[in-house]
Formats: sequence, C-alpha cells, structure tokens
Amino acid sequence: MAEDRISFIPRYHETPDQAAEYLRLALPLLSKHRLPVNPVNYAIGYDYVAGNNRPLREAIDRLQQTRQPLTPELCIRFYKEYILDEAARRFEKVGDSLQHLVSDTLSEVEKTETQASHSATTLERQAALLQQQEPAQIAEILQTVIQETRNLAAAGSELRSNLQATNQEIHQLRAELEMMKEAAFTDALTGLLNRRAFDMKIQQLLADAQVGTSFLLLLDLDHFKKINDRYGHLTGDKVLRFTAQVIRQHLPPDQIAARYGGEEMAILLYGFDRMRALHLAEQIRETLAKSRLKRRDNEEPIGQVTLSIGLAGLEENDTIDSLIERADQALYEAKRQGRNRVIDDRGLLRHKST
Ligand SMILES: Nc1nc2c(ncn2[C@@H]2O[C@H](COP(=O)(O)OP(=O)(O)OP(=O)(O)O)[C@@H](O)[C@H]2O)c(=O)[nH]1
Repeated sequence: MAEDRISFIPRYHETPDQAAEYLRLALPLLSKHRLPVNPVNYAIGYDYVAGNNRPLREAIDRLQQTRQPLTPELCIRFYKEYILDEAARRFEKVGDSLQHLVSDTLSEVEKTETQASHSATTLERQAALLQQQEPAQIAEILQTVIQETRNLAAAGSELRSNLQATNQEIHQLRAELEMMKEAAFTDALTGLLNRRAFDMKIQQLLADAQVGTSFLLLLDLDHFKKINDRYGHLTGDKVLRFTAQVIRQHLPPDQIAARYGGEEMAILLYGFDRMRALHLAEQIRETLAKSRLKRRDNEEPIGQVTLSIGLAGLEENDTIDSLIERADQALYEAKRQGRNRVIDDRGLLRHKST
C-alpha cells in the first residue's frame, strides 16, 4: 500500500449543485492541458475553478500567462504544495493564534500591573499628605484616594473581561486542534484509525510488551475485487464502512481498530487471553457473514460478504515486523484454506460455520 502521507484531509463545503458545476468547468481545463482525469489532476482542476485556493490559482494563472503546460508532474507538485500542505499550514495557524493570544494576555496583565503600581504610588503619596494636612483638606485627599481606587478596580475588571474573552478563544482553538488531531489519525471512509495511527499504536503495544495478553488481528475482506467489479466502487466503499461498523460493534472499549490497507483492517488487543481474542475474531467474522447487505444505488441484495482473519499473539523478543509477519501468515493460511475463517499463529482454527 502507498505510504499514508496525507496529514490532513482537504475540506470541501460545496453543495452538490456547486460541485457539479465545478466538475463541468474543471474537465475542459484538464483536457486543455491533456491531463488524465485522475484524483490528483481532478483535485487541481476542481480547486482552480472553485477559486477558493488563491495560491494554487495564481500558480496556474502564471503558467497560463507564460503559455507553459500544466503537466502531470506539476499537478503532483501543486497538489502537495497547495492542497496537502495548505492543510498543514492551517494547523500552524492555530498554533500562531494561540501564541498571539498568550502574548496579548501577557501585555494586558502588564498594563494592569503598571496601573496598579501607579495607583500604589499615588495612594502612598496621598497617605503621606494626609499626615501633614488640616482636617479641611483631608476630604479633598480622600477624593483622590477614592478616585485612584476606582481606577484600579476598573483596570482589574477590564483585565478580567479580557481574560474571559481570551479563555473562550483558547477553548475554541483547543477544540479546533482536537478536530485536526482527530482528522490526522482517522480514516475518512471507515472512521477507524488510519495507518499512521496504527503504526504508532503498535509501537506502543510493543513498548508495553504484555506477552500472552496482547494480540494483533489482520482482517481482509474476501474476494473484494469481485464486489467492486460486480456492484461498483461505491458499493465496495459501503461494504468497507459496514465492516468497520461490525468491528466497532464487537470491540470492547480501549481496544484499537484501524484501516490497515485498502480492504484490510487491523485490531490490537490488550489484556486479552488467546481464547477471548479468538472468540472476538470469530464474532466479527460471523456477524459479517450473516449480514445481508444491499447495493448502494438500487438496494438490490449483495451476496454474502465474508472476512478472513489472521491472529498473532505477542511473543518474547517480537519486533513490529515479526508480529505483523505472523498475523499475515495466519491470514494467508485463512485465505488458503478457503476464506471466511479465523486462523491464529498457533494453528488454532475456528472453522467457518455460516
Ligand atoms: N471500493 C473500494 N475498493 C478498494 C478500496 N481499497 C482497495 N480496494 C479494492 O480492494 C480490492 C482488493 O483486491 P485483491 O487484493 O485482489 O483481493 P480480493 O479480491 O479481496 O481477494 P482475496 O483477498 O484473495 O480474497 C481491489 O479491487 C481494490 O481496488 C477502497 O477504498 N474502496
């Protein structure tokens, strides 16, 4: 599988009609430059005609002005620079905003400190005067003292309301950061963790090495190519989403499921014993095999959809590669023995029952 290099998913908010209009406009642009309509080139054409990606639009306009062709290589470069990296820049902007907020808050606090020290000096001076004055002038001095105290109170309440506003902004920025973090680690199609997150989690699994109680399951849809070929890619996507839902439905809290590759998913289990891990795999396999899915477009039933599952238990001295290798071998064995079954790395077999 190609390395998962997308840190953030580009966001589109167009209505279906708008998107259809951009499609109509983007295709002539691609054909003018003799570009094949693949996802990367289409994303470039789409963003160009939608007009809301200014740097990309300017880069393409510059090319057109100098009559240079928009080549597939340039499209890949622009895609990375103006679409993918733009998402990463959004992330940086959030960091910058936070920094501004903190420095604005600090200068508010400094302003109030200056006001407080000015007030303290004034009050001290008035206190000294009080000792020397006649009773008649005392009222006047007290007025000054009262005014200064009011100034101080006003500065305090201004600081408080500014800090409240800052606090709200920080909350909002934190929520945005959380959303971005989630998007960076989530597979957009299935909602499971993506490969990047899986790679981190499996490293943790090994670091916390719980031999005998940690397991890796690799789950691969059977004959998925046929489903795509017969019912179309969108129905294939629906099957992937449904499979992820079945996995989530059976997965106890705190256990990890990820989309490992195209039609392959992975589960990491902590604190399990082998029989329980096998039982879980079997439940997932059986639920999917018993489900009756329908086509996405006309609700016509699809034939039985099944999964093969390979399970490996963490062993002493395992590396990530050796653990994956054993789960992969078990998966291969499940496919070899006829699919729709669970095989583990000790050869325990749960036979297909549906
Ligand atoms: N719809 C859809 N299909 C995908 C996606 N990712 C990978 N695929 C398809 O998954 C299929 C995998 O096919 P193969 O690796 O030949 O395996 P298979 O047909 O499932 O056969 P076995 O694994 O041997 O049972 C290919 O047709 C891919 O195009 C995706 O995100 N959506």
